[in-house]
Amino acid sequence: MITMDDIIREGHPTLREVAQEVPIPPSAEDVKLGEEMIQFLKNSQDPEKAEELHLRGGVGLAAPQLDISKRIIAVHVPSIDPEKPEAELSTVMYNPKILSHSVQQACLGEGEGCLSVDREVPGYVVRAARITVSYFDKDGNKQKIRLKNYDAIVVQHEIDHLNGVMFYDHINEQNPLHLEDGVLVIE
Ligand SMILES: CNC(=O)c1cccc(C)c1Nc1nc(N2CCN(c3ccccc3Cl)CC2)nc(N2CSC[C@H]2C(=O)NC)n1
Ligand code: NI
Repeated sequence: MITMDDIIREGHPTLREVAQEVPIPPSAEDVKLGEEMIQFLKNSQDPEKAEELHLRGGVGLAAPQLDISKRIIAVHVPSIDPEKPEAELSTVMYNPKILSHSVQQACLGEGEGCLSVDREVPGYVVRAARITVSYFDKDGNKQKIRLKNYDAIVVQHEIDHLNGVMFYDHINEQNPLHLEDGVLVIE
């Protein structure tokens, strides 16, 4: 089971590497890893489990954060509608690729956090508001999905990890809270 002890922190070189594509269909080992990554995210969002296992809450995780330099990400975004308990977006993406993105940009109003960064880094992380992503699922089927707003932000954050990019690389150093006109702020 993945815990915070398995997550490497900023300063570890693997976080700055470009991760390798994985063979498709994913190996049994890579399928198992994906399942463990999703389970970690679910546990991190469960108050009891998170307390018991000392987990920080997350909705996304990338294999390089486990010191595994492979192009695998897991996202588990809970639905905001309590009537619909199932997750809004819950999937493991093998070799994800952003095919296209909107000109429209967006950012999280509260800034971004990262399980590999044990500090608050204030500032807006401006990303594309909508993206089209292709990836392979655990069965080796090629998927193509369109994401917007929070889901799009999370997937861009995790794909950044596959390219050695950290969220704060995007923050305007001169004025972290500067926002260009037209950037959608997601609260
Ligand atoms: C510095 N200010 C902030 O961090 C920040 C501050 C306020 C609000 C937001 C919205 C912020 N920003 C931010 N909050 C999150 N969570 C909110 C809490 N949540 C969660 C926690 C516990 C149980 C269930 C859940 Cl659902 C888990 C997810 N996640 C991300 N990111 C950036 S994209 C990848 C994603 C990620 O999973 N990071 C670990 N950013
Ligand atoms: Ni991160």
